[in-house]
Amino acid sequence: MSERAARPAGPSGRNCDVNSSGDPSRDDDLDDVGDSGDLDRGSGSARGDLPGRVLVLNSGSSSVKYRLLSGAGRLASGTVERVGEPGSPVPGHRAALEAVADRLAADGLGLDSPELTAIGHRVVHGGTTFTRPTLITDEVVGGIEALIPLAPLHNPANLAGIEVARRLRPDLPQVAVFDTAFHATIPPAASAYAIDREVAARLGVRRYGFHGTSHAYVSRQAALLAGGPGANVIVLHLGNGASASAVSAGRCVDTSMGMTPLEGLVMGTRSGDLDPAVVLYLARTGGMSLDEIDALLNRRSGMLGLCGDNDMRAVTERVAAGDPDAELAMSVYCHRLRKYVGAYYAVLGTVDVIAFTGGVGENSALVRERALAGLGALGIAVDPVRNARGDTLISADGGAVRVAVIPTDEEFEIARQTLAVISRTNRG
Ligand SMILES: Nc1ncnc2c1ncn2[C@@H]1O[C@H](COP(=O)(O)OP(=O)(O)O)[C@@H](O)[C@H]1O
Ligand SMILES: CC(=O)OP(=O)(O)O
Ligand SMILES: [Mg+2]
Repeated sequence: MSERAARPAGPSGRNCDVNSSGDPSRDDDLDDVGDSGDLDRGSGSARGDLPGRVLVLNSGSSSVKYRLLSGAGRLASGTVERVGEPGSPVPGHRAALEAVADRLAADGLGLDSPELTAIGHRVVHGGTTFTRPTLITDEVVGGIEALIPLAPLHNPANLAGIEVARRLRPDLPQVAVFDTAFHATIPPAASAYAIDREVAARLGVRRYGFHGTSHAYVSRQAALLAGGPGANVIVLHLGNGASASAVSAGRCVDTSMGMTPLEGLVMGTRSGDLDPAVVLYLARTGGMSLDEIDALLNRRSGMLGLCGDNDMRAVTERVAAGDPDAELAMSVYCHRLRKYVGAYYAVLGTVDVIAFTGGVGENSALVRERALAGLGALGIAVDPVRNARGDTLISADGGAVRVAVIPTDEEFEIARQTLAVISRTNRG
């Protein structure tokens, strides 16, 4: 387990009218919840107070991240890694969640605390069933279980977190916040795949999109830079997983991940877009099983497949040293990003802000520079000094499009949406 110590809260945004839940009717309740501050990165500047104490649990396929938030600050946070991996002391997600509970209790912040208002859970796939954050009941658990075929790695881990937390605190309201929810506003032109309609409908084959809490949070912050919630924003969430989204006036209109988190941008270990016939070819001619192809595309592709490193820091060092494999990987990564920026410019018609976020987006000046190179005719230009310095605004003066670096905060967004559901429920 790592990163236990509480530290000051990061950046945040001002009050503004945003539908963070993805509900097309706009969820004004979310505006009841504190969300003020500024975009001054790393300053520890004041952030709007959350009106309660929330434990946020983010159970990934092989890790459990947690954060306890209260008022303006973070009381505790950490990660349990290598969950369920061979040789790991943590055999599964239930054990990991119990370790989190023990750790919080040892710090005097146990789940039995009467000060705890709620627990918020990241749930990756809500399908078309859940398009807004939802108070967890037995029926909701059943609904998340029913979606396991669409997210076989993620939803069972999320359910384990829900099960343990409900067992430890059956009296406490718990809320599921779905990665897919923010993308529920994407119109059919962008969400439908051009395959047989009956097959698609029967099996739920369509674009759902992921990283929704990050896209919601960052697009809202980005809109503040452009003067208001009506802004058109392209968000580039570049972490281990990576996705782009096009957001107009707080509503997502397109995103690069699809039915699963494999589509779209080049990622650390995932291929992103490729000709679907490659899968058929690998099976028929390459003699690979479906499980082998799944592992190839999800775990041994992307930057790792292209150059043998999935950590962007290592790739960057190799590029600087003139390594040709790393150079190819970096150029494929940035070329794909540039294509999506161009595509989403066309989807939105006009763009006010392009926002980089996630571990790569927030830290890699090289990726930001190369991804947006040559787009001057669209009014997109990065100032090299501001970019290298890591300013919040890195666009060159005079460009029509602001380019920004905005640290994401999925845990804060989950806490905010959790409290919004509780306040809505309490109001009846
Ligand atoms: N200074 C840096 N320069 C380039 N890449 C970085 C830097 N710091 C972190 N990264 C990259 O960020 C990625 C992880 O991003 P993160 O958003 O933390 O991932 P996750 O999707 O697991 O939440 C890794 O590829 C890592 O190499
Ligand atoms: C859904 C998804 O891709 O999440 P992550 O980036 O955490 O793997
Ligand atoms: Mg992440």
